[in-house]
Amino acid sequence: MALRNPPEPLGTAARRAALRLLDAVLRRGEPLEAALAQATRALPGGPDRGLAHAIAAETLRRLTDLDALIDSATRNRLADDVKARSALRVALVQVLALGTPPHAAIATVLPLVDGGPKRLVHGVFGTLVRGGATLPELPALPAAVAERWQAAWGEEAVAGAARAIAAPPPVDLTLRDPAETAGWAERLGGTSLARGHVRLVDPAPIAELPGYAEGAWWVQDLAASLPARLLPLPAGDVLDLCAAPGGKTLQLAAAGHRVTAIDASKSRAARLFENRERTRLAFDVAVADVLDWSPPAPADGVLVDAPCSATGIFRRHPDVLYRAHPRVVEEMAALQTRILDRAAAWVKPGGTLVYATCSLEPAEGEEQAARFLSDHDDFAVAPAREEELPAGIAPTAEGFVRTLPGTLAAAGGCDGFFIARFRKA
Ligand SMILES: C[S@@+](CC[C@H](N)C(=O)[O-])C[C@H]1O[C@@H](n2cnc3c(N)ncnc32)[C@H](O)[C@@H]1O
Repeated sequence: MALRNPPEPLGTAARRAALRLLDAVLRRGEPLEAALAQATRALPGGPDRGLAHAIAAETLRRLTDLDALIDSATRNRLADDVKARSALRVALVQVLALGTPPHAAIATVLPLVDGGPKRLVHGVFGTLVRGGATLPELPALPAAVAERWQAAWGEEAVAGAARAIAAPPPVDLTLRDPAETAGWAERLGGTSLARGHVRLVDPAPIAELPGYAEGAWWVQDLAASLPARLLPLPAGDVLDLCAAPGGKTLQLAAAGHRVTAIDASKSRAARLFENRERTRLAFDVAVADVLDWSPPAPADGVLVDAPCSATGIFRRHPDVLYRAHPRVVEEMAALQTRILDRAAAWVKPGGTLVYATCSLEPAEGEEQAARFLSDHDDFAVAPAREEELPAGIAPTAEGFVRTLPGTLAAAGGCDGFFIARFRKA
């Protein structure tokens, strides 16, 4: 009779998927959300997938501190990409941050290093847990990111980022009808930081909240709602060049603009169509690469919510902290230059161009805006005005909008964004 291996402890498959997710992010530079379907495809159901995602996301939030603990308990430093280190990260984060009992955490992780350094993993885990290891209250950022942000924004922003990683972010909604702000805030049990905005803390599942089915609002961070607010009224023709999934398109359409939304990604554009159907707002959609596409005529307003390193959304997507290498930032900034230079020609004389990124890298913000102005002398900054922004967010000396970790911290913070508004002569 053939000998069979004993069955794996229940829950091992979810930990294996978590390990795959970490590998996708840390070794292959893939976004965590994009890697999810492939890494969890062997899992039977939603709860297991949710667990794998939660373990991987929490590991990324705590990676620097977990690695410091592992290094403190190993004589020879484990290389960053060896399986033993990944397995230890996954076992430790469960005990130290997710409340999993130690025996369950290690029993479900050891099979992942089968045929490898099981004893080492078991030994290091045991030493740390028995020794009462804890994670610091405020997570440490990856050294390269901390250094970059310290140089660009100073110590307070780095400390603000650590505080932001430690607490789950609130959920922000943008309302289809800003005149109903007070009513929706009351109905949903939220607070409002700006007209057309409601903030919820730890809400029920989104699709179950009142107003979702009829498209009375959509989820969008407060900072992400600012670029569309800067396109001036009265309503005009607006091109939203990098539009999907459509948070800003919906805002522009709700404000009465005649919007054409363009996005190169078919799968992301599908979300534009879904959102259009749910909200019953009217706008045109073109699935096209704006580097090839051209509009039939110039527009009163053009919004470039450009593809970027996305480091400003690290609270909900901690993987960006490990994927936004300087090379990626450079490539994204170069793409933004190409998109902006094409967009400039599509603005009517007297029209408005808004450039925005959810990035905390000056190359994808202040430096790009300065470059644009020096290459396009028919454009000037149309400074953002204080009354166009929520209380607590002031325009910069140049008239731009820059939100940082620490902005609106007392109210739950917001994503990191850069926004510039230009007017064509
Ligand atoms: C920051 S996201 C846009 C978010 C969107 N504006 C919103 O508010 O929901 C950037 C978008 O640019 C799109 N994109 C990237 N390169 C593009 C290109 N060359 N042409 C058109 N769209 C592009 C991506 O598919 C992505 O959906």
